Amino acid sequence: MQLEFYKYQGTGNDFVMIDNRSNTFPKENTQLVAHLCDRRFGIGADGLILLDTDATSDFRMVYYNSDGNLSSMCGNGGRCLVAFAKKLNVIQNETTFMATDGLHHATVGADGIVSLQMIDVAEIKNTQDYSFLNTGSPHHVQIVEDLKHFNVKENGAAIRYGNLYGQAGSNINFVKKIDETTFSLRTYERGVEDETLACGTGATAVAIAMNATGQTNSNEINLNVEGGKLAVSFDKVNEKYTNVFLKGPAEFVFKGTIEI
Ligand SMILES: N[C@@H](CCC[C@H](N)C(=O)O)C(=O)O
Repeated sequence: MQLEFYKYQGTGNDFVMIDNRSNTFPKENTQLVAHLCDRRFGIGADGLILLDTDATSDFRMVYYNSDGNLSSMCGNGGRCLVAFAKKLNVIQNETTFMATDGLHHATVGADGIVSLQMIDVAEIKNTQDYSFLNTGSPHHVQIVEDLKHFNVKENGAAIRYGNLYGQAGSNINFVKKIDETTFSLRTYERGVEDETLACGTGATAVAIAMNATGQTNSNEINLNVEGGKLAVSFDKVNEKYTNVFLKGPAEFVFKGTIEI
């Protein structure tokens, strides 16, 4: 059988996109999803996303990590899915769609920049060494001195599989402050089990954690990721973060078919 797919990337976080409004994709086939995401034997991507129909919103996002397993929210994937929905004429420049963590509002600017509303964040664990919070996916946030030369894969895996996060694990972000409103980050992603070029829920977690720990007083934060630049803004009322928006490019790369 021939499967039609579209490839998208958001600051280098890349995804196989499938229009599944006909509900024909074999959703339980973990091996197939892992194969499609394989960079040598398949199409290659950090994750695969189905655009499904939804009864109460414009569409539903179904997200798999590259290991083939369904997972929690993907910020860059969500932004890319909005661009994909626009390409398919499912939406115009504004949408509300359903994901695993609930409804998301998003807009597409004239420049193609996608701004995606993320979940509110009220609970943040702050320790001397790190912060932990859930921005739709779980994130460990830790400041390191020499981010450029830091071994993200080795150190990220050690924390992800260490005592802190048990069976569920976590995504692990390493951060360096550049100035009052700018931070650089590199992320080890759970389910990819490697460093990716960007992580949207990770960038969101870093922005909020840096504000919560007093590294910045700003509510508009620029994030340098390995694959480009993202921006996160929010309101903070009584230690709760609301109106959280993740903003950045979401680009179509190519379209094709693959025999499955
Ligand atoms: N790349 C994503 C994060 C995807 C989810 C993560 N790998 C997990 O399983 O927790 C993003 O842009 O947010």
